Amino acid sequence: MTKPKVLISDKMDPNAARIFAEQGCDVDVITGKTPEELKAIIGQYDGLAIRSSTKVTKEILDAATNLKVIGRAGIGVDNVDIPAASAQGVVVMNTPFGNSITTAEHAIALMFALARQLPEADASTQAGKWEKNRFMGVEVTGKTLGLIGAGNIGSIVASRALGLKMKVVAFDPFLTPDRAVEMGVEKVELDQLLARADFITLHTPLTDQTRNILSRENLARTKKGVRIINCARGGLIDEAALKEGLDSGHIAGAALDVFQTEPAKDSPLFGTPNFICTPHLGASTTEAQVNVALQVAEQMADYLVNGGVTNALNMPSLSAEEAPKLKPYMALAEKLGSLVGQLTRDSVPRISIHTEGAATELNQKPIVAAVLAGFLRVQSDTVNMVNAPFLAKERGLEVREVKTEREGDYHTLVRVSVKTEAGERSVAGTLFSNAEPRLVQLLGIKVEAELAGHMMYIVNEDAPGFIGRIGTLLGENGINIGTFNLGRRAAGGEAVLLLSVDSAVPEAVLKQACALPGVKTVKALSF
Ligand SMILES: NC(=O)C1=CN([C@@H]2O[C@H](COP(=O)(O)OP(=O)(O)OC[C@H]3O[C@@H](n4cnc5c(N)ncnc54)[C@H](O)[C@@H]3O)[C@@H](O)[C@H]2O)C=CC1
Ligand SMILES: O=C(O)C(=O)COP(=O)(O)O
Repeated sequence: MTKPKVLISDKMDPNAARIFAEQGCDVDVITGKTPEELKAIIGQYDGLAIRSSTKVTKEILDAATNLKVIGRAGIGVDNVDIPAASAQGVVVMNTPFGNSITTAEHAIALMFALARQLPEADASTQAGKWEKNRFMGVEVTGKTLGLIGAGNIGSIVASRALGLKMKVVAFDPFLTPDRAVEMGVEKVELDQLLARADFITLHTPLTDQTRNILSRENLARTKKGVRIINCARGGLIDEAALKEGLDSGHIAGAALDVFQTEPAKDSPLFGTPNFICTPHLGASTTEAQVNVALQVAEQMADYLVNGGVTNALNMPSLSAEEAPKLKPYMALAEKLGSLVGQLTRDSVPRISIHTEGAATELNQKPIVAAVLAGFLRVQSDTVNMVNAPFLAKERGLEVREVKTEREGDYHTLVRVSVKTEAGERSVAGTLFSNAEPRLVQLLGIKVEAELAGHMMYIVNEDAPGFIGRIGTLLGENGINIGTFNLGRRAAGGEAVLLLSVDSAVPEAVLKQACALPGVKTVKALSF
């Protein structure tokens, strides 16, 4: 097997390259490429490991014809076009916890730097001015910290701020009242936060909902003398309005680690009194960089070498515990989806995935994604579990999930049904010995077949002599039969034959099979 090839395109701790190599990947470290240069080389790689500098645009993805996974050694993925990656079947993963303590500590450091004007005091003292009367700070004890975004980083900031005897109010629409109590913060609406906070710190991702959350209007609603810290993303604050607020004295100080445009080499904010900034250093500690480098390389290599999925943003994760149990179900689900896809020529407005018995205890998302991947692959061979749910939505395919916890005839069952113009068509399968996928029902007829390799599907009238005739036909054409699976509705009624064959059945032989007496349908299948 050829080794997967990975490109590390941003500066990353050397542990990442070491882990990739140890896990069986070829790795190149090429940083500082322009988008054009990256476009020219990206086609060779199966994996791309990045931080915040590389912008993975649709244009780059279009050139990334072999890419399977993008790994972000860090948290924010606003530099990756995730819908485009999903459409292309590329998994996008991040390392959601590796740098959160470090970033929270940077926010606290900037809060103190603002409270005591540390950078200005340092510059003035080192310039020999000894301006003891110029720098009058404020205490943080007893002050109110307004937290916008109370996720991983926000909650660490809150715990540190509570330790500093601050009061913490938090605005986060997804923060539950119980979690707020557990964190020791008061959950408030944004307007209340703006009106009450002495310090405001931002910890949300950059999304369409959070972009410009500290807009000109919202900055005007803040308490006079507020100090603002942003260690999240540049687009969260209106930088021009921030500058005006600092100039007018309404805002007593602002500390930015992140800017609307990065690298920020020129900004109207530079030189403004009470404005301090760092060049996107939130995650830059030795500890955090080792954490994220090790984690991203382990996750990406696990995906490229073993198919394991951790911390993916565009497909369900498979934990180490779940993976062994789910993998045979995903194989079964994909085969059933594929079988339905191959048997159905009409347009399908709806697909239903029904689990029964033991299958209901598992995470259903990977099972559903595998059914969709199998089903849609008939239409396009670039479909995989990542882009299948996305493509289904794009094509207006309604996806239904049903669970029946009690066991039926089998201890575990996955049934896939599609609605077509001709009515509902359904196939079902189980796992033998909890590991081997087997088809057990085909369009309402009981069968028992392994779905593998080249197969032939034949519907015929159940009459003596047919099996001999089909065997002779295939034999005369040099096609060897591997397995033979028969099912029928009732004696003398409609029968279904599923044959596994050692080679693909040529079109001409399919036609001859179709012409045999009593044959209604013949199809070549492959799995
Ligand atoms: N400066 C730096 O070097 C670093 C910056 N970051 C940034 O920090 C961000 C936050 O990271 P985590 O806390 O780990 O993410 P997280 O996902 O754990 O937390 C984000 C929180 O924002 C909340 N949120 C989402 N939409 C919101 C809205 N409209 N209004 C208010 N809250 C909203 C979410 O409910 C969630 O609780 C990252 O997305 C990244 O952009 C992360 C690491 C380093
Ligand atoms: O993890 C994040 O979201 C960060 O912003 C860190 O960015 P960086 O890896 O230091 O370029």
